[in-house]
Amino acid sequence: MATAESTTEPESEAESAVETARRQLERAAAHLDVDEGTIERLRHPDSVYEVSIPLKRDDGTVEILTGYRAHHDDVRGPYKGGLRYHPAVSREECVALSMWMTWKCAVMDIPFGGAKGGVVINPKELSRDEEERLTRRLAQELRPVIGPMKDIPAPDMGTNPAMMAWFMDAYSMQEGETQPGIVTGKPPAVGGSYGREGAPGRSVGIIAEKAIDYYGWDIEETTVAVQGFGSVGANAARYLDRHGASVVAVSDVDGAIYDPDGFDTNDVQDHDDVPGMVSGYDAPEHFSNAELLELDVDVLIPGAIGNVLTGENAGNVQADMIVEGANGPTTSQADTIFERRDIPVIPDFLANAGGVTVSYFEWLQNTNRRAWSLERVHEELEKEMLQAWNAVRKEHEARDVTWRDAAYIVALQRIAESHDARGLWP
Ligand SMILES: NC(=O)C1=CN([C@@H]2O[C@H](COP(=O)(O)OP(=O)(O)OC[C@H]3O[C@@H](n4cnc5c(N)ncnc54)[C@H](OP(=O)(O)O)[C@@H]3O)[C@@H](O)[C@H]2O)C=CC1
Ligand SMILES: O=C(O)CCC(=O)C(=O)O
Repeated sequence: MATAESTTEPESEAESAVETARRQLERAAAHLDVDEGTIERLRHPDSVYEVSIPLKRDDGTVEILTGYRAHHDDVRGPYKGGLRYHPAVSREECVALSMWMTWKCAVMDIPFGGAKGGVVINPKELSRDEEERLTRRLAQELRPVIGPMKDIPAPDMGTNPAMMAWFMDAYSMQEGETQPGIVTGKPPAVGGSYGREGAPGRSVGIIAEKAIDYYGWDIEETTVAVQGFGSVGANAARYLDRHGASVVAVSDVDGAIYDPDGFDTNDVQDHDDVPGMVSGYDAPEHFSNAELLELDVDVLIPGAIGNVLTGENAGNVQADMIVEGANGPTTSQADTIFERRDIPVIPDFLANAGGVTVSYFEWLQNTNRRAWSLERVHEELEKEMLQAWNAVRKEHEARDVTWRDAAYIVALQRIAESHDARGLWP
């Protein structure tokens, strides 16, 4: 196990997601001979669209909500990225998340750029009808900036396949024809891909398994703690449980549960079954999310929100490896501490990229009007993840850099090459 540092980073300051994203980019760019102008351009989004969304509540009152869609870069293909419903959604956060989407699509070598959007709302306060009205209105408001060849949204935290179906329906009604390729993560009945819902967590599991293997550990002897038990966390935990690891801790927004013998992860209800059920599970021990992050386990998977591993707690983390399931869970201050402590951090935009990869499969299926079987999706996902892992591993070994820097190097080289080829700089 990693030994906790006696001191935490002295001058640790709160770091916003966009600061983290920019520091990561600058650090990785220093390893490459990429035109300064290209890097400067990539520090900023192409555009950010802000909308006011009138939501009629069930009691008849109207509330005006704020929504965003950030477009970071589309040099490699249409903008792609999820829609988040969460009270902490902000313009800046959407920009950072859209930057990570650009790297994610590039590291996977799929022909999309980076986008992300969201609405400032707590989805747990919405009835089903309110969710539907909000999502339909959002599709209408975003119409000028989205399209199946322009920007293709998908689910993220707080959104789900049912919402993607309403989004597709609302957009299609505006267009006057069914356009399944406008959004991914739909239910299979309306053109969604089998396996999309579980894909981000599945890829976290696949990459964690590769990393466990890389360090010569035995998965049967590996203990895992997972923060968040939604689309990413629950599917990652269940994958690793199926493959022999012992998942000793999981959490939801209200707290964590712990069993030193490992949970039967199928017995714990996830966020999609019923939000907030994890902390109510009958487990040997209950504690806070902050304590989960400092547990003595082999693999820690932060799989809920961003900015949870910071300069404040990175010195206390006892896990031997971190595999990022959430987007942006580690600040650059924490990264520096983990590097100094020799704790490998497998980055988000590689580990959780299964989501956008199966979204790409879904978009292809929509374009070709031909559905793939679940087996084919799993096979192709495994193949794509392996290719990306090998490309990143090669840079990690050849340049003796962190896993995050290695993943950035793979992504940036591809993006820079596309910028050069298109000659986008007048
Ligand atoms: N969905 C996707 O396709 C992808 C998502 N991601 C990223 O993964 C992360 C999780 O997304 P996703 O799994 O979709 O989200 P979900 O909404 O499906 O689940 C979120 C989970 O995190 C828990 N949670 C919420 N807030 C906190 C908190 N403050 N502390 C601890 N746990 C919390 C929720 O608990 P409760 O059940 O109590 O609400 C729930 O278990 C996000 O960073 C997202 O951007 C990355 C790639 C793809
Ligand atoms: O499936 C997609 O298009 C993107 C999902 C997403 O938002 C993410 O990977 O962070």
